Amino acid sequence: MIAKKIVLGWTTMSWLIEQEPEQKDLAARFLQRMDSGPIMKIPGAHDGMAARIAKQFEFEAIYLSGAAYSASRGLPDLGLIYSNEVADRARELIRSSGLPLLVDIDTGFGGILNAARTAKEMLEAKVAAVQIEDQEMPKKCGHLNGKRLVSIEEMQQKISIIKEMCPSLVVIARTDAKGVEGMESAIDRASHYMAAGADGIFPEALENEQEFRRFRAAVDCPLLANMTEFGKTPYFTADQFQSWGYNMVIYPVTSLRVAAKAYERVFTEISRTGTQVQSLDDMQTRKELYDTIRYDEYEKLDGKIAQREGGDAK
Ligand SMILES: C[C@](O)(C(=O)O)[C@H](CC(=O)O)C(=O)O
Repeated sequence: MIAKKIVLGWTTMSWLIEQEPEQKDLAARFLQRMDSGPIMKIPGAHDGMAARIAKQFEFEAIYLSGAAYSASRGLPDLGLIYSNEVADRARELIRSSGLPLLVDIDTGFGGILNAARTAKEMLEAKVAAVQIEDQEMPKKCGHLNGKRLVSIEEMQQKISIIKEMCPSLVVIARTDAKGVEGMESAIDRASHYMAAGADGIFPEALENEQEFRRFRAAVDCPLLANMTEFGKTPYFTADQFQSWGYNMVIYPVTSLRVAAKAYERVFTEISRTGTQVQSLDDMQTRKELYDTIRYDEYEKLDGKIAQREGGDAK
């Protein structure tokens, strides 16, 4: 009897302390925010800790970047990862934050059926929204040269199969056409992707204000801007994107880049001096770390279990 109570208690608690929303609720929140209100600032979170900190700072949604995910595994962003691996990381981010998550699913990791499989895995991981791009495999970072595109028809089929199989999954269709075929083609592709059921459009690698405004004037649906670092897009603020009519802005690789630079700094210090003391001010303290992951509450939970096992069922 006691054992049963404990099991029921666990099922109502997500990862392990907080109540985790359902996929449909997370997707509805994302959709509602991308359709209305001020621009949604969506930071990339490459791991569970980054996701928890994004939540502390009250971001309404987070982004799982293909580039950051790949780099976190020591790999380049060249389509070397698989859908199930990305779904596992996505699940970790949702469990640790309970936030709506937009996942970069690259090309859908292959052809049309692969895109369908990917979408199903994302749905099962409780992902709110996916971003799928119209590049050919092997894909490249959108801010590099030498990209190749799939046909409009193939991309439309990918979008429509995702919407058919996973209607509650929000789909942001990314077009890489601006850098390959030019602005008019990017606009044309966007209208075909919307016709296939995309909920929003991500025009990749626009290079100036005029291009952002031109795209907005021609495309009537929620739009996402990509404020990645060291790319083709100059540094604009969220307010600027908002004033040009954009609904969302992602900062896809920022968390990984700052973390990697911080490792570089402290590893240099340790290798040169044999101590990390000069870097202590740049670190989360033990308390800050434990507060972020709610360590105390896990201990309390553990205490309760120990008590119950000892015979106290309260
Ligand atoms: C958005 C992006 O696809 C990503 O993987 O995060 C990349 C970001 C980057 O490489 O800076 C992109 O192609 O823009």
